[in-house]
Amino acid sequence: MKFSGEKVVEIYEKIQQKRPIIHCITNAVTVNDCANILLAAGASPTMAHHPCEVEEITAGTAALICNFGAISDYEAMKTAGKRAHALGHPIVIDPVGVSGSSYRREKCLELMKIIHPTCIRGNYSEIQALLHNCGTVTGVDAAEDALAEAEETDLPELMKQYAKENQMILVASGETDLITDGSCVYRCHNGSPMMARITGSGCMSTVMLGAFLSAENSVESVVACCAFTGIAGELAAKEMTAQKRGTMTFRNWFIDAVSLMTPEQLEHGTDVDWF
Ligand SMILES: Nc1ncnc2c1ncn2[C@@H]1O[C@H](COP(=O)(O)OP(=O)(O)O)[C@@H](O)[C@H]1O
Ligand SMILES: Cc1ncsc1CCOP(=O)(O)O
Ligand SMILES: [Mg+2]
Repeated sequence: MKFSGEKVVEIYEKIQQKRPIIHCITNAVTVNDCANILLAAGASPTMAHHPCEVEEITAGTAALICNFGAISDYEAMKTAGKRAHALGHPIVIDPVGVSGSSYRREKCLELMKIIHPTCIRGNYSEIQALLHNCGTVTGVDAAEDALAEAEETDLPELMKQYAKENQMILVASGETDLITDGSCVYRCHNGSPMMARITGSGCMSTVMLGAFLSAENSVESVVACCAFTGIAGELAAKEMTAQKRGTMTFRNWFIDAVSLMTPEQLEHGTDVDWF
């Protein structure tokens, strides 16, 4: 069955009205892009990570992001996460690099139990590493054969069970994003291979999940965010090809596409089905 682009527009418009502040405890590599993409989408970023202030800061925001590329800020994630959970704020974890570091994986699994995230979004390799509690690649990018491995192990079904058991929404991103809350599995076909050629497209999609979930806390909102991010990637890639430009231009045009997004582009561009 198809997922309607009108739902993407509806939630996007709620973000424009609410202008939610999103608290991001995130990594130094992509922090600036994460702040800019939130502004482009109509939200407001705050990137505080000192353990002595995160509790107060998170209390004044609409959602919390914990990105494991910032593993040195683990204590801050725990403190902020406990407060955000107590206040009922949406919490999103990005398990950056858990497929390459058993320490990071252990900490991520521990944090999940303590702060009860609303959603976890990682690439195929990171999500599989969490599901099986074992590493597959050493870097932060998905393995080349992650898709084939996902098909072999019936990743959608495994994700569905895991999401149900842990009462959370799971997203495995890649050529096709898989999204589940344990009842059904959505497949988002939006996006461009160019997105995997820059660092930060995953981190940026994670902070956008904070904005979407603060506008509406539902699995449909997560699906809408994946479609939105993918459509921005498609628009930027089209422009890049037409003008024969490189990956850094793509990064800028991706953020531009978010800031210039129209309801028509969302309605016509959304390409999601579910089963
Ligand atoms: N080959 C691809 N085709 C289309 N979209 C892609 C592709 N690879 C990644 N994306 C998109 O890029 C974003 C980041 O995904 P991914 O690269 O898997 O995460 P990460 O950057 O965390 O490794 C997601 O929106 C995803 O849909
Ligand atoms: C390269 C790198 N190393 C630690 S965090 C990080 C950024 C990862 O960003 P993304 O997962 O969005 O590509
Ligand atoms: Mg990532």
